[in-house]
Amino acid sequence: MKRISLTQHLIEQQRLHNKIPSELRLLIEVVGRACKSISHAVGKGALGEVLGSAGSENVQGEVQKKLDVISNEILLEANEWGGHLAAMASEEMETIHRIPNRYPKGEYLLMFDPLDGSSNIDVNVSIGTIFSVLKAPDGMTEPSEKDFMQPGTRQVAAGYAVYGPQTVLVLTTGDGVHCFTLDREMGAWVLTQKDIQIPADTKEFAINASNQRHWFPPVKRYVDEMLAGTTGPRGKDFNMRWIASMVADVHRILNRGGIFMYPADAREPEKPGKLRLMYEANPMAFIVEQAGGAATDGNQRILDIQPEKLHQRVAVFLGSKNEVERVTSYHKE
Ligand SMILES: O=P(O)(O)OC[C@H]1O[C@](O)(COP(=O)(O)O)[C@@H](O)[C@@H]1O
Ligand SMILES: [Mg+2]
Ligand SMILES: [Mg+2]
Repeated sequence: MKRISLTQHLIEQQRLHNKIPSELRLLIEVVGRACKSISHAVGKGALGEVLGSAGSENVQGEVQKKLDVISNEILLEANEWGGHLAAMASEEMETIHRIPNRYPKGEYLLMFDPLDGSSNIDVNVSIGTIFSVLKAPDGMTEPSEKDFMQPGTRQVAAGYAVYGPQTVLVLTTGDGVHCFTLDREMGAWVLTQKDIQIPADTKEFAINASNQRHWFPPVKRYVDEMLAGTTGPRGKDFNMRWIASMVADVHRILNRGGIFMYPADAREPEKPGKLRLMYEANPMAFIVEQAGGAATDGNQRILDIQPEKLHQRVAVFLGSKNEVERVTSYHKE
């Protein structure tokens, strides 16, 4: 098999479709390099003293793990020097990080969840990094949070890395979804899947069922119908998976279909779910739609949501198209 690297793939896309400006290509390569460094740190585990709590909290009051902080720093440092960026925003930082002395002038805004699946770090279960790229608005001088308030439809690139049995990087620039596997000996991202497509139908769902008693009626009905199996209204048996790392759950869905749900619930009705729009929902929705799937918050397409704040949370239903449409329709009844 001819080996195609991430750089070769991006140059080819640029040549064929004239879609990826070289500045965006360089930015993606820098993020890819940062993910290699994070993968390396993750792989050291206890030997690298990277496990456990950092003894601090992030802006959302969540306890930060050492790897949350390390991954954030790796991404910040790599992109300060390497990308064509004006500013970055991270799940782990209260406000945006402007690039000092931008030269050449930064044209892009980068958002990331540096380490997704934090509760799995210390137990050696797959974790990852999620990122999203927007164009800086025309005429922007000094970047501010307001410049990030663009709906997901405006993303020019999105991707995630999974640090699992293999380290993979999944990427879209709006021209399909492609997967690269890290060749650990060579330190290279090698194209291993092109144009990934999510099957429209599935018999597998992912939800944290421990929250069941708090679910709102549409989610309860949808899950109950699946649990009823062959003798219920769906007339077939469903299987359930919940890894508690969104990256790993989404990666499974890209590969064999399924629906992933993190709904809002009755505990804090004004809090729309757990996941973050800018760092988790938008990039994953872009990837899933590019792979032929769908992503909604139960009421509308995630990519159409007009963000109002950087750390905004949102309910998420994504994956196989027919299932996402079904649970969304239950919210409308
Ligand atoms: O703890 P729960 O309810 O299972 O939630 C798991 C979800 O939380 C997350 O871990 C949130 O991400 P972070 O680890 O980046 O905070 C998702 O990856 C995952 O789907
Ligand atoms: Mg996360
Ligand atoms: Mg995180």
